[in-house]
Amino acid sequence: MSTTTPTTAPAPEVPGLHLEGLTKSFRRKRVLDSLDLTAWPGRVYALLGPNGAGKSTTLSIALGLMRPEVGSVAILGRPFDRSCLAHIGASINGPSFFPRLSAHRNLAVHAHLTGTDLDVIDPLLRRVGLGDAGRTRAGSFSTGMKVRLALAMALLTDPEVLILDEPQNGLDPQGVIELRDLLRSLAHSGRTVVVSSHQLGEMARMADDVGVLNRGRLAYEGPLQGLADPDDGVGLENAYLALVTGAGVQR
Ligand SMILES: Nc1ncnc2c1ncn2[C@@H]1O[C@H](COP(=O)(O)OP(=O)(O)OP(=O)(O)O)[C@@H](O)[C@H]1O
Repeated sequence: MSTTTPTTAPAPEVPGLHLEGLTKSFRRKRVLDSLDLTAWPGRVYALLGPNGAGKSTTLSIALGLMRPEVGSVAILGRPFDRSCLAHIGASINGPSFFPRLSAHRNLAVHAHLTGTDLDVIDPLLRRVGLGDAGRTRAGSFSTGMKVRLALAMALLTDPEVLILDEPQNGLDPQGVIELRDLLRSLAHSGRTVVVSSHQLGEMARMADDVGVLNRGRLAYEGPLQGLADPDDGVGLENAYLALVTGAGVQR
């Protein structure tokens, strides 16, 4: 994965993603409880939380894949509707593609569906580190290569808002570093990048803002520095544990 030369974006006036008052239950079990979340252009937002806290549910609602009982979603200041999808790139619930088609053909199918120029595919494959594997059947890819293809799918339309559910899963250390550089570069060029993850050390390196989901709401939302010293290797770990165990954060 490679980065492009970043341009400095103007200060944002509207959030890339704004969730307000989301409530969602499954079989009478309340998963989200009046959840508010705000992610800004030009920043990487890390959505953290224990297993089953509702991170994937939150991101699915943000993408219009699931409806909340109550609450609203706005993309770049506009109430969510189909037209918002043109501005969003996403990878959620793991990589999904046609296994018999090459990586290039998979992206070409997606390009036809979204009206995207086919010329972007080869540079994009190089950008995600699949420059030499574009003509290989996606079904034969390693786990990390599938993750890279899923990322390419998410980036195909050059979206302003990027929503990725646990994108580091399956990547080797080099892949994790390249992903970090790529997402930081996208944020630096003005995109809103929202990432859910359990990898606290990596999020401490990558994120500008952090949301810690616990008991259906954000126990913390704000700049990483407001929660932990980014230079303290275990700072985010300690703060996270204090929040999700209810002990509170002492700084
Ligand atoms: N379609 C569904 N039907 C029933 N229950 C669901 C459904 N989707 C999610 N849940 C439940 O909602 C809760 C939150 O799930 P979700 O996958 O959003 O959590 P998560 O924070 O992403 O978890 P993890 O970190 O383990 O991926 C869990 O108890 C899960 O079992």
